[in-house]
Amino acid sequence: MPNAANLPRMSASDDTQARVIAALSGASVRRITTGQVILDSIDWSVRNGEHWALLGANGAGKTTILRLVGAMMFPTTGTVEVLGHRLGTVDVRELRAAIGLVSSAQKVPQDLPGHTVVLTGASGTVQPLWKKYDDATRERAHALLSELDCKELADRPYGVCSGGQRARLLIARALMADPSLLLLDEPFNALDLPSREDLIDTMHQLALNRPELATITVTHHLEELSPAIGHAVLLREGRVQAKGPVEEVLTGAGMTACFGRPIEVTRHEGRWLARSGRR
Ligand SMILES: Nc1ncnc2c1ncn2[C@@H]1O[C@H](COP(=O)(O)OP(=O)(O)OP(=O)(O)O)[C@@H](O)[C@H]1O
Repeated sequence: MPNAANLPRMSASDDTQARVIAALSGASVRRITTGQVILDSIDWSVRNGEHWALLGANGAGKTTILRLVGAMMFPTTGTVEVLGHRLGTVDVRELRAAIGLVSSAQKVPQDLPGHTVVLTGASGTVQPLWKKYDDATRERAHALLSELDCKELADRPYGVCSGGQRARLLIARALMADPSLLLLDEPFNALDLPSREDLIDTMHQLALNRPELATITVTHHLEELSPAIGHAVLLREGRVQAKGPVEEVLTGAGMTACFGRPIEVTRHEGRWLARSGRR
């Protein structure tokens, strides 16, 4: 199974540093051809056990940040460190294998049964590599299907699974590598209300069961944040507008400044509601 411990570590000389899972320092991304600034000098760090929401208007740069943290691209300037390794000094394929990624853009063969989809997380491949999966690995995939509350999907082809079921399979798949960091790009996209609520409950439970796991969730809707989300980043036009504990960041004033129109924010029993008036 892939393991970030196989990679040479560049830092983590004391306990404080060791708790940093991802750190961006002055990280900018520019398009070489047009010079368009996609991300502008981002400073941000994520520690173990923290659950972050990444919010901002369409095109603000959320997915690009996730791609940097997921070691899928490099910053044009500045630095990105993930799991103690600086991008550009390490084999990104090994690093990627130690990061859980859940995105609807992932390619998954439609005919693969749920259990096999989860197994492919152990090899980090699109197609199953059967020789790589021993009995313990197969059993682990079953255990993750149970943890994600979708045991009944073990034999169901991915192509016939609903959006909510696919999200659960992709999260279970991402957890096969036992990552310290789980990245979720709009995991609630296109889910109906009951499926969304059930998945929010599952994410909350996951956070409780795995106190060391750090997560970053890209979303458009405050209503999708589980009570486990304790931190948020607001992005606007490639810049960090605000970041920190949700109580400080997810305010009406903060959201209004981020989205450029009046937004009221309320919170009830750990869940959020945002309402926007006219400009
Ligand atoms: N490969 C690329 N080539 C050209 N432009 C890109 C590329 N990737 C991102 N961009 C541009 O960078 C900006 C940020 O894109 P990104 O996908 O990170 O935003 P986002 O906040 O995730 O948006 P959305 O909410 O619509 O998914 C956009 O203007 C986008 O068009």
